[in-house]
Amino acid sequence: MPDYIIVGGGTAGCILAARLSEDPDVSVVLLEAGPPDTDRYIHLPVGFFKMTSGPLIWGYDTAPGKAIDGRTMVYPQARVLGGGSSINAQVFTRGCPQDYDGWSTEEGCAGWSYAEVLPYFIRSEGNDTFAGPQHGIDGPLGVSSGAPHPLTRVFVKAAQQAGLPFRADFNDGQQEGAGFYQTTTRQGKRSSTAVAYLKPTLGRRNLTLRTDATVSRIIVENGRAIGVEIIANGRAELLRAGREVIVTAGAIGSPKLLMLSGIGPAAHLGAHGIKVIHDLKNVGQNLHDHMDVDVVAELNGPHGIDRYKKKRWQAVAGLEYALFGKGPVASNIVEAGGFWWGDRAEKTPDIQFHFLPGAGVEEGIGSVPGGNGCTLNSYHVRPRSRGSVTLRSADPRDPPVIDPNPFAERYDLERAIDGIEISREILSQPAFAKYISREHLPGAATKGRAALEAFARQHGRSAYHPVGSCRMGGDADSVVDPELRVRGLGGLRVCDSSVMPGIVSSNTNAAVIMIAEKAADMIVGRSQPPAQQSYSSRNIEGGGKSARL
Ligand SMILES: Cc1cc2nc3c(=O)[nH]c(=O)nc-3n(C[C@H](O)[C@H](O)[C@H](O)COP(=O)(O)OP(=O)(O)OC[C@H]3O[C@@H](n4cnc5c(N)ncnc54)[C@H](O)[C@@H]3O)c2cc1C
Repeated sequence: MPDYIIVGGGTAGCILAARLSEDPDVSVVLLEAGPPDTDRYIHLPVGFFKMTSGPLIWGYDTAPGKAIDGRTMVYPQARVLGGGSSINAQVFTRGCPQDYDGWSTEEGCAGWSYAEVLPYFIRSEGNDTFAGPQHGIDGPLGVSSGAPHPLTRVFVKAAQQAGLPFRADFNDGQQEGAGFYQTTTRQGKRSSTAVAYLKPTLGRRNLTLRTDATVSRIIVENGRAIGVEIIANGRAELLRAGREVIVTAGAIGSPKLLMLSGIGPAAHLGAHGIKVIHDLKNVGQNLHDHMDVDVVAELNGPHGIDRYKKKRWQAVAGLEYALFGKGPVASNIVEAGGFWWGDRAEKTPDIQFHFLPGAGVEEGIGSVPGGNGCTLNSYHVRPRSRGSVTLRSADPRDPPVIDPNPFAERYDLERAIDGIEISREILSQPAFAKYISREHLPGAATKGRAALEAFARQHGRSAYHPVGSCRMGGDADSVVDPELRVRGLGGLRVCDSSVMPGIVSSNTNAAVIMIAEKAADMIVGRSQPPAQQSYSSRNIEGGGKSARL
């Protein structure tokens, strides 16, 4: 019998398996519903564009959203070893210190202030560029600065012309400005947590990895999780854990599994004929996500990566990568972006931008009529709207009902409009003048905030960052306590994106990595590293020179 069963071999699960099995006297089983990460596109940074559809995701759609004209949205979530870290866009950002300080002071999550979690960010990071008190250079996770596409460089210049200062490092405690993103890559290859953490440990005799193994239920006896039921090769199987069951099935998978196991809101479970083991009303609540809105411009020539849609150019790029490990194949496409204010009353920037030197890269976004385009998308980083994950039925094979409830709060919609206006401002700067022929989306005819609001409602889409559905908190109503233990049960923790009480002000993977690193210490009872007070909370005051900024 293993000591620990980890359910879900995604970003967090691979880290926990690697860290917990460092002790040879402890045995660990990692269970992943999806296949091994053998698809070659996973490992090519550019392969991201193929990942938002296809066989390595769960194929979810959201429930119709009231504030998005009743639309459903495709909702790509990974179903493969490495989870999101195997299919994501590899943009490496931590959020801002104030996010974690808020968890600590406002949500009662003792031990989660930025000073206390910074040592875990540093422990994880093997940065190829930045060192010093904010960064790690020896950690397992490859973090690299890229060789940006020429059009990406144009974006960074245009953003400065629009009034955003250049920012070299988005992870040094301050975010405002525009610059080049670092990515979770190492020497031109994706650095997923499966590659960075798990693979080097798979020879350990105390660690067992099982892929294509879906956990259908956590088994609870006398108030304690004692094991799981697995469905593998069409057969059900019971597996017992000596110490703990650790759930890392992600912001959709974790609440689903708890509820299927009878842990969740009693009335909802009862409605599906599930025996209530533990009434925990907030399981599946508090789901939230970033809501992207894309501004797409048409280029007057093949200045971006759209030229690689042609076979001839693909062959050139393939050869460059094969010979030198460089070029467009080694790029995550989303090479630059920035952070700026929509609401000036906010202490830290509240809008994040991603620039893509192409159009129609991700699932659900069309390309431009002329064939060559570029995309500047933005989202409000601290949405106030809250939704839920609930069960469709008691059958583990059924997808849950996912309702991020985007734009339910008017405030979020206003920030989406701000994001579009700032994106337009950047794309209309002199640096872009010789490349852009016209705005494709929303299109020049879409003028004024009311028209942009309609556009955001019709075109807003998930930025693939669901969090919060098994909320951590100091209060009795939270799903997990600050040690990530499921309230009211023994031997059971949730340690993934679902525990974030509030989403971080950026992409989410780095924060999940930190959560898993910290969870590993908490699970084995290792003392937490000393808090590290090494960022400045200075906020700059605007400084933009254009009318909008
Ligand atoms: C398309 C996409 C692009 C993204 N881009 C970025 C980016 O550029 N930068 C960034 O920082 N973040 C990005 N993210 C977000 C980031 O990757 C996620 O926040 C992170 O991966 C979440 O980690 P997790 O461990 O909580 O869940 P996941 O990594 O999703 O892992 C959950 C795992 O559990 C498995 N599982 C679920 N249910 C079961 C079950 N019942 N039994 C067994 N296994 C189960 C799943 O198959 C999955 O592998 C992106 C995400 C996506 C999907």
